[in-house]
Amino acid sequence: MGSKSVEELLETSAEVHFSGLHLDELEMLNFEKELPTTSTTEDGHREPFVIGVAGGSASGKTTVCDMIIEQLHDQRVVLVSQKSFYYNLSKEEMARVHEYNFDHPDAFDTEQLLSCMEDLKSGLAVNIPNYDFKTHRNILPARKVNPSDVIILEGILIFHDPRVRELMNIKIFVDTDADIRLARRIRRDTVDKSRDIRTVLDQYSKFVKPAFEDFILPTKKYADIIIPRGGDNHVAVDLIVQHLHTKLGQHNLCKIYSNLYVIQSTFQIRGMHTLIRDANTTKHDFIFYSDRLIRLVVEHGLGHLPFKEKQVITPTGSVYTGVEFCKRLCGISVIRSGESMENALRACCKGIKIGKILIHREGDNGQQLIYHNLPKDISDRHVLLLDPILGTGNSAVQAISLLLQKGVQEANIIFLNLISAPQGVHVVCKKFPRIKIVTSEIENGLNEDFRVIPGMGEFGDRYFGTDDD
Ligand SMILES: Nc1ncnc2c1ncn2[C@@H]1O[C@H](COP(=O)(O)OP(=O)(O)O)[C@@H](O)[C@H]1O
Ligand SMILES: Nc1ccn([C@@H]2O[C@H](COP(=O)(O)O)[C@@H](O)[C@H]2O)c(=O)n1
Ligand SMILES: [Mg+2]
Repeated sequence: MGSKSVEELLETSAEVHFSGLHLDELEMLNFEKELPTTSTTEDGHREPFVIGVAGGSASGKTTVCDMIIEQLHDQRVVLVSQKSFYYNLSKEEMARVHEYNFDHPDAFDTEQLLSCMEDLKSGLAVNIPNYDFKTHRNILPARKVNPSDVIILEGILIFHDPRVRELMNIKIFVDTDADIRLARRIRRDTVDKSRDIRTVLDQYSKFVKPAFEDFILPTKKYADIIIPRGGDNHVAVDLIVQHLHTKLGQHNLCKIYSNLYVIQSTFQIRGMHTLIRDANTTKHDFIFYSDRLIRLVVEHGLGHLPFKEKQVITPTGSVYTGVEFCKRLCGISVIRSGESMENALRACCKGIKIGKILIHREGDNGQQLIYHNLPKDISDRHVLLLDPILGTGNSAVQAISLLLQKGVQEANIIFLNLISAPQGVHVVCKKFPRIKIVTSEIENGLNEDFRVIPGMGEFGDRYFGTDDD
């Protein structure tokens, strides 16, 4: 407990510390690792996004979950607590309740928790047991929980069983000092649960503290994100919510169009987007980070090309069975911004043919003139269409229509861009359901001038330096 009294600790922990918060206080493990996203089941039902929140007793798990739920107000969110799945105590166990270890993994009915979570993930409503802390048994009625877009599963030991961890799309560990956790627990158990302080302290030293060290702390390594100081860490919670908003926003459009591929958001990718969207970013940095993002989009797009099995002999004389990608490829850039993507494509596909399309809006009647220079045999090729921004979708429709006129198969077109407005996605995906769109972020929308927002300004001007005064 150190030199602070329980009362002092309670005082300190109750303050909200706005000053001195730094982004680096949100510890992000596996920073480069792509957080897995949700998938569509065979019957076309989109699985909910599952967030796991673990941490010691009274670390602030419920508080952090409430903050996330409040900020995700536009989503259907359900909170499931591991505490609801405590086994009921038998009469014998009840008689010796002070010897019962509620902090051991075996205290939970993990099979029932798994079954409820699997049902919820498959879109079914479930009955969650209603656990009573006074009788240490479930009471009726159970809580009926309807399927939702997001499930938050919280509890001290939810990272302990690998099968439960597997259900989660993102894992958060709330990391609060032991003395603060003890102080909060004393207050909660004595005030809210009317337990006497001696019992609380006995339970803590006999079970809660050892179990934290033996079972809970070792699961911290599974977390994608560690939040120091729980609910006090508004910066961390805001960042997490921003990240979730991005993933869930994309999630919705991807629900509608199976030919839309948004590369999985990571904090690394969001960091690069933050830089290229910042109006104060220098031209040099704008080019550098755009190039990095473009390279990611291009690599991702190439992953959608057909391939066939190929065997090679390695220098050890062994056979390696791999794959060979389709060779009949070409890139088509939409002048001028699309030209910024050519280098990345050349760097990935040595000697690739690159053609160009110029789309020019003539007057305000929506008529567009198209000049083009395309490979003669384009109809036999897979086409990677390059344009960093998909806004209204008008230029994309013109460009794709021209490719189709030239005999390119719709299914052989992959449209690569950095950002896409939902309006453009709707237009292109509806009109050309067989092409694939690969993008790195979905925007909020278009403004009254049909510019993508939040956007990044005139991409071509910023990239080629023609916006200098
Ligand atoms: N940042 C905070 N400052 C002060 N009290 C807090 C803070 N976070 C949580 N608490 C209080 O501490 C207790 C435990 O928090 P809770 O979020 O329920 O933890 P957990 O769900 O991890 O057990 C609750 O009574 C809560 O009101
Ligand atoms: N009948 C029970 C069941 C559980 N506990 C304690 O609850 C703690 C977990 O809940 P948190 O909200 O703190 O995460 C756990 O540490 C158990 O000791 C209990 O006291 N009585
Ligand atoms: Mg709780």
